[in-house]
Amino acid sequence: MIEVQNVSKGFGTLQVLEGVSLDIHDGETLAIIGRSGSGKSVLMKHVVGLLTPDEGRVLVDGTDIDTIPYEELRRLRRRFGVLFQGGALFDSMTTFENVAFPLRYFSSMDEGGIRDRVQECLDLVRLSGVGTKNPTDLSGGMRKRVALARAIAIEPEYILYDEPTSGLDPETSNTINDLISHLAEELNVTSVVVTHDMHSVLSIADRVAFLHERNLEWVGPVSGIHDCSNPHLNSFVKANEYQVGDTTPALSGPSA
Ligand SMILES: Nc1ncnc2c1ncn2[C@@H]1O[C@H](COP(=O)(O)OP(=O)(O)OP(=O)(O)O)[C@@H](O)[C@H]1O
Repeated sequence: MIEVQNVSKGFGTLQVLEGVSLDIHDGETLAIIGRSGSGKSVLMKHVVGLLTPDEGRVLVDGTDIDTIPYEELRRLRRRFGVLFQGGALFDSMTTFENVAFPLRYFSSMDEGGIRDRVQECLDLVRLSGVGTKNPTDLSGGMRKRVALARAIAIEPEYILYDEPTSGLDPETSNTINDLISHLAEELNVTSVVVTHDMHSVLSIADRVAFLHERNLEWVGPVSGIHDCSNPHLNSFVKANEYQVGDTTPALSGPSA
């Protein structure tokens, strides 16, 4: 279990998070939503120890990740797979080498083991056969899937997704959403998805955390986002409905 306790973070004069507390339960898929710039990625980076809070702390299974020695943090990071916004693939390496990278860095697997595991991960994201290609030769959706294969290579307990469907067409977004759900079920991982794509939220999330103006204003089951009493969340959801059009059944909630 991950516990974000009273976390505040600012950069210079910009206060991004103020006293944010959030529990992330084992096995769930939690979506962190909010307007652009509301601090979703900053919150996610605290969860994996890539940012240190100014105040507050983050506990993973009871361990404060900001106070542990580097070697322990490295071991702990091995339990996380992160799909960064934009994929963050190494363009100079083949797809195979990109997926093999965390295995070489974090594990002591031999070449045969690495080859088998990379193939397994590429199969899981339905990309068998592209191992020799460079990421630059792949479509945006395929690059996201390669990044996903890399994120799962070390068999993480937690997968953090930063805007997994941004920049993708609706059909490719659905493929990514299906994969996220499939991985959550198949590998029984805990998933944290930072997104403003409400289709994604409605199709994959168990619970939703809504960030607004430095605070976590609402946390609850995905079924509650259409009839909650938080005015900021209501207008966020409505704005998304307006953007995609009200003919989309998945977004036509009871309060629409
Ligand atoms: N390392 C940093 N240094 C300075 N400012 C930062 C840093 N990281 C984030 N910020 C600022 O913090 C604010 C929140 O950024 P963040 O990326 O978390 O937003 P977000 O909610 O994920 O937005 P988006 O949906 O557009 O990706 C932004 O104003 C951003 O410029």
